[in-house]
Amino acid sequence: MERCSQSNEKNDSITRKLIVELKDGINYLKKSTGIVPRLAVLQVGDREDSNLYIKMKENMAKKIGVEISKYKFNEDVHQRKIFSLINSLNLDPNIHGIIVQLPLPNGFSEFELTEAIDCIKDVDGFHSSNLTRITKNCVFNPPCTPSGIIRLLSEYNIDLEGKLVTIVGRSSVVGIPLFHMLSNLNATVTLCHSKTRDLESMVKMADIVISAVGKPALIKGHWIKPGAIVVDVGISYVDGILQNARLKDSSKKSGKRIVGDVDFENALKNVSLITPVPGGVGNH
Ligand SMILES: NC(=O)C1=CN([C@@H]2O[C@H](COP(=O)(O)OP(=O)(O)OC[C@H]3O[C@@H](n4cnc5c(N)ncnc54)[C@H](OP(=O)(O)O)[C@@H]3O)[C@@H](O)[C@H]2O)C=CC1
Ligand SMILES: Nc1nc(=O)c2c([nH]1)NC[C@@H]1CN(c3ccc(C(=O)N[C@@H](CCC(=O)O)C(=O)O)cc3)C=[N+]21
Repeated sequence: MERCSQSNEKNDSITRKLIVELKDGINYLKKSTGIVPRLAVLQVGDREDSNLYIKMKENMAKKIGVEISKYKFNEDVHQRKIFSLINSLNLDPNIHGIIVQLPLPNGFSEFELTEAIDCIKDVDGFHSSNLTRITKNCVFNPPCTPSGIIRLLSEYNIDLEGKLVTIVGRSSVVGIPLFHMLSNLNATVTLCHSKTRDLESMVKMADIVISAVGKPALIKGHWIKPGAIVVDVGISYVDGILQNARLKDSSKKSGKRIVGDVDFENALKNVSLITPVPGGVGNH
């Protein structure tokens, strides 16, 4: 996070610290038990963004010592075949985590497929029993993006107790689990979505704004309360000249620019801290 658009050293040091933490933990697991953690990643179709996110997972897995098994299906595969793969991965003692990369092509049921994953191996935390467990504060695997956001806030020593948090976006990947996780940490949370009547007021009252929508400049800079903290989770690819040195090679190739949901330059005038896009929430 940053106060201005220059230095991002603290973010990079948090990333490095997390990598060391994970690598050490995995090394210890390997030495003490002989277990080599292995993640199965299932993909249906060939979306460019999914390919990129899977590549990022592979890169991070390599860095921390996790093995990955990839399973890629054509869009014309029968859903039955994916169910049977999930069933065998559930039973395979050498597979410790399973991810079905979302979104799925039309005709596939996101709910049924993520529900088929053994909830202990559900590293994304999308299984309904994991979502229910979140509400009771005893989840097996907290979902990755909400956990990352909470960890990021805690690395900046931001106390959540009693804070007014406005979340924009109510997907089961980000908004809904985050709503419960922040409530469990004693924040007062407002969850907004596309039918929210007065988004501006909901954002204006917040001590912390977290936006996960995927619409550029949805959150106007002047909506941000002076001194508020902004976490911009949204990712949109827009045409444009590359102005930002932090942009990744993947975006350079396609000639696209990645932007968040928040009007960053104007928000900077009001925020005490804000996450940039790219380089904020997500992979590094
Ligand atoms: N940086 C990271 O690590 C990650 C980034 N992302 C990014 O976050 C964004 C959201 O992802 P995801 O949660 O999967 O998206 P979804 O499309 O599943 O959900 C989008 C949410 O935004 C709401 N919404 C849409 N339009 C508006 C509007 N005008 N005002 C208020 N709310 C609105 C929708 O409301 P409704 O429910 O009413 O339809 C919905 O709840 C995407 O850009 C995605 O790429 C996602 C995961 C990780
Ligand atoms: N089963 C499943 N699990 C997921 O976790 C999942 C998913 N499906 N479907 C799609 C969303 C989206 N998502 C992102 C993760 C990292 C970045 C990220 O790190 N972005 C970089 C930019 C990457 C780039 O160069 O384009 C950044 O913000 O710096 C973005 C998006 C995970 N998702």
